[in-house]
Amino acid sequence: MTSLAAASPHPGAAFAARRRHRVHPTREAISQCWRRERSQGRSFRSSLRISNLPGQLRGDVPKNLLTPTAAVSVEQVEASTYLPKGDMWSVHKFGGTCMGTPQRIQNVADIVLRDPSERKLVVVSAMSKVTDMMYNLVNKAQARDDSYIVALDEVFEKHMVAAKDLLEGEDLARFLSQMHADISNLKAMLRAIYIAGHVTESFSDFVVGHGELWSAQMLSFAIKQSGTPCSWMDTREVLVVNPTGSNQVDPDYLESEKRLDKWFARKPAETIIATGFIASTHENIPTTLKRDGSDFSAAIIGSLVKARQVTIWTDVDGVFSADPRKVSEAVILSTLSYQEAWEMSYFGANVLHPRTIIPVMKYNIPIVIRNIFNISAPGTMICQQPTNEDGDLEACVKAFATIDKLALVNVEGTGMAGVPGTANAIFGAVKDVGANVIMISQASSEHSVCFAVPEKEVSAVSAALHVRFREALSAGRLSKVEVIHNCSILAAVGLRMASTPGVSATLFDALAKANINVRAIAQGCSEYNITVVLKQEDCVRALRAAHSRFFLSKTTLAVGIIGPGLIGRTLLNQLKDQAAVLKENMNIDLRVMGITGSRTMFLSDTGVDLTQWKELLETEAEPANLDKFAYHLSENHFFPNRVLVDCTADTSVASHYYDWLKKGIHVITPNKKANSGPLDRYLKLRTLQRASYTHYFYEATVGAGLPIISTLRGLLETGDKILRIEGIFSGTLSYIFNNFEGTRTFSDVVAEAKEAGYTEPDPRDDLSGTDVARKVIILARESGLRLELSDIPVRSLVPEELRMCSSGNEYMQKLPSFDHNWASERKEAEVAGEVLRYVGVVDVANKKGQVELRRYKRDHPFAQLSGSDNIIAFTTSRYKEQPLIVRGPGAGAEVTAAGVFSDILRLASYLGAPS
Ligand SMILES: NC(=O)C1=CN([C@@H]2O[C@H](COP(=O)(O)OP(=O)(O)OC[C@H]3O[C@@H](n4cnc5c(N)ncnc54)[C@H](O)[C@@H]3O)[C@@H](O)[C@H]2O)C=CC1
Ligand SMILES: N[C@@H](CC=O)C(=O)O
Ligand code: NA
Repeated sequence: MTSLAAASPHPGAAFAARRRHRVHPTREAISQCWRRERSQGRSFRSSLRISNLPGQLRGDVPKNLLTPTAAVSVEQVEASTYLPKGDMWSVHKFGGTCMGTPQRIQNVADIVLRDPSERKLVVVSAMSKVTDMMYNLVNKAQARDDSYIVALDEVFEKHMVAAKDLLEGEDLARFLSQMHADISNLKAMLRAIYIAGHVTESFSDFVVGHGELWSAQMLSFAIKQSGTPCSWMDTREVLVVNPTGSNQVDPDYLESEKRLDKWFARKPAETIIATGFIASTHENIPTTLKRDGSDFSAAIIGSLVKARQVTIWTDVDGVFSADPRKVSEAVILSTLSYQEAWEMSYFGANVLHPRTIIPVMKYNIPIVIRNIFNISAPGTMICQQPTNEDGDLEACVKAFATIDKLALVNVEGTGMAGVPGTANAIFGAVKDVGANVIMISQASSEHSVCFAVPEKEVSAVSAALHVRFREALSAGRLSKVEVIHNCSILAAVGLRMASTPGVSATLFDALAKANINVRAIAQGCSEYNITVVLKQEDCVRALRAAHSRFFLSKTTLAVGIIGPGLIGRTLLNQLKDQAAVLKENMNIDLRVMGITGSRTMFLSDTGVDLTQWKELLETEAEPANLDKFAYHLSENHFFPNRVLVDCTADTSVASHYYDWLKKGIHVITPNKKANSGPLDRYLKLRTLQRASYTHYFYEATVGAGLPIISTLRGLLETGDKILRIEGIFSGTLSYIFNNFEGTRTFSDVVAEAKEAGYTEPDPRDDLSGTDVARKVIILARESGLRLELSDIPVRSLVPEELRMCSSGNEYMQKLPSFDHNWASERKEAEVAGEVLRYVGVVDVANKKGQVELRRYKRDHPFAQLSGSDNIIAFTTSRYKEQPLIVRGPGAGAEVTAAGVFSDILRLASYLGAPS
């Protein structure tokens, strides 16, 4: 953690800068509030009095404010005669961590001193851990454990050491003497508790509240030591609350305002240090504001003085768009509306307690959450939302929150529809067991009601429902009371989700694409939040998918690369070179989480360092295991979207696609085996993929990086009718026949094609025509034909004698002995003014395909190619006279890897990255 001093040597400058940024909206918000107050005839008058003070009196000593000004009649002054109010007040609250050590208390003093506001009211918690120490004293005394005496000494010691470090001279002496007096009172009280073996709430509150009394005094003395007048306020004299049941109190604002006014009459001050957490009842019995009490104190006091701002100092930079432990890309929100803040806090985000927001919200007083350890961070301002005209979805959803350890209860049956009182009976039973209903959903058919309760309460709820509905269940009017365990809630929060179409569609789309099943949904008419219930194990992934989808963070895609051969390694290098650009310009974060070859694999939890993937695969690899590889990718909850990229030519790898897609893992490949394999398997794969939100892209299987599959899809999807697809589909064979012109032998040219990376791992796949036949099959099936590879007649260019070679290398070695055959076939064509070209045809009209070596006249487009060019002509209903032609290099490492890469980016774009 950065210390305050290290974070900013000039906190005052940061403050001034902050003021410059904030002063306009803040004042504007307050004057808006005043206008509204005036129009509603509410307690505007006292504020008016202050705001109308002559300029020279503003910032003057408080006694100038103590007499009602001539401009205001006595009736107008109401109760608030002495209490100065309005936007000269800046309220700060410093929690226990901020007050943890003498150095930190000094930092707090410095921050207060540098706040240029005319009046400052600072609410402090006890020094960190002191509240727990105080409760411990009470518990020990009540348990008749006399070690409370030693524990009380420790409390004294802690404060004494801090005070000695922080204060000196008269101030130190006064503080210690007050503490001595307090400690002897506490001793007496704890002794009484010890004897009684019992403690009342007010006794306990009295004891515990001393932590705040001491921290407030210490800070007050520390500020005074710097020469600035400062008073401290025991808020038990001022804040009056009514207990309203277990662990809840309601402030009595009118009474508190009167008491505050009296306090000011006695102690006018410009800088006041007030105790957080503690208050009194009407009968002046000490009490506390319960959980998050100091924040509440600051909010109540802020509303009493109509502060221009309440700043809550803590140890985080502000409110995050999602729990940063689950979404590392979560961002600090610069603003939140009051409603958004309380929605977030309800859903367990580390924001203010909703009751803290209510007092300040009434007067449109902004609350700013800031980090005392990073004062250069502007923090999060919670205020009435400034209207934003952009209308973008991103701004509609401000943040996401989750609640775990829930169970869903589903009450179902035909006897519920149209029967008044069913909901009452269900929730009456839930109330009877004291369970907390977190969310409710009922379809309008009324056949089922489902609701979420904490997992630990569900068995009682289920039992109570079975008892309550025993009769209805046995008569069949209710079919079941079902409990679904291990659920979580994901909530999207944002004020402007209201009336913005597309928000829920985008949310559900993001969840669907991450293969996450939604069990129940709720959205109130306020539309401040959309709540979905899902399996707890999916929750982090869902959160991350939704978060990135609303552009709150990057679209993160976990990538697994199978087969780091020629294409695989070229792709890895392209990914390495382009990763930063994609992150920066396109908001896409591609993480290679693993690389597997046929023997070894390397797995990473955060992403492989692509500058050294080869070394890692050699030195830190483990034995290859494809199931483990896929599991590694899918079990990483930090990456909602995952894709396996198959860069092998292996049939067995291709046979896994179905399972992977089923698990929600997207698949991208240049491997032709799945799409040209057995028809029934292919159809099963495509059916599954079409029915799911999981993508399967394979552009590079035909024409490498050329847009062949996408062109065909475009024609089909726009309603064109494919008649015939004809072309040169093999980069290898194109290269061979483009270059076999009598100057080199046939086997030399084949070796060149292999060397250039155009051939399949075994070049016989190309020379046999099988590779072209596979491409013909892929396009034929894409066009709707149900053909098997064996349905395609193929003219093989592999001599009979070489078909049985045990390897591609052996074939290459023996090939030269057949060169003479090729020389004569080429010569024959040349004499006729023709060239040899190896072509594939998809004859859609006649439902067949064909692969053959043909002769073309020298002026035919197929004769004009060079290098590894493919040329593919689509003859369709719309492109009948002149076919649509795609031409260009159709093989080679760079273009093929780029084709695969662009499929990955297409996937990212489908998943929500900007296109
Ligand atoms: N070379 C080209 O121009 C084009 C190639 N393709 C296709 O790209 C794919 C890859 O081709 P190349 O990189 O040239 O082949 P390659 O032989 O250089 O690389 C394949 C890699 O996959 C690995 N491998 C094989 N079986 C495996 C398994 N079961 N598990 C894990 N790894 C395994 C091999 O060890 C090798 O590292 C092939 O399907 C090919 O048809 C597609 C279009 C163009
Ligand atoms: N070996 C193939 C590579 C592309 O699929 C070819 O030569 O076309
Ligand atoms: Na292609």
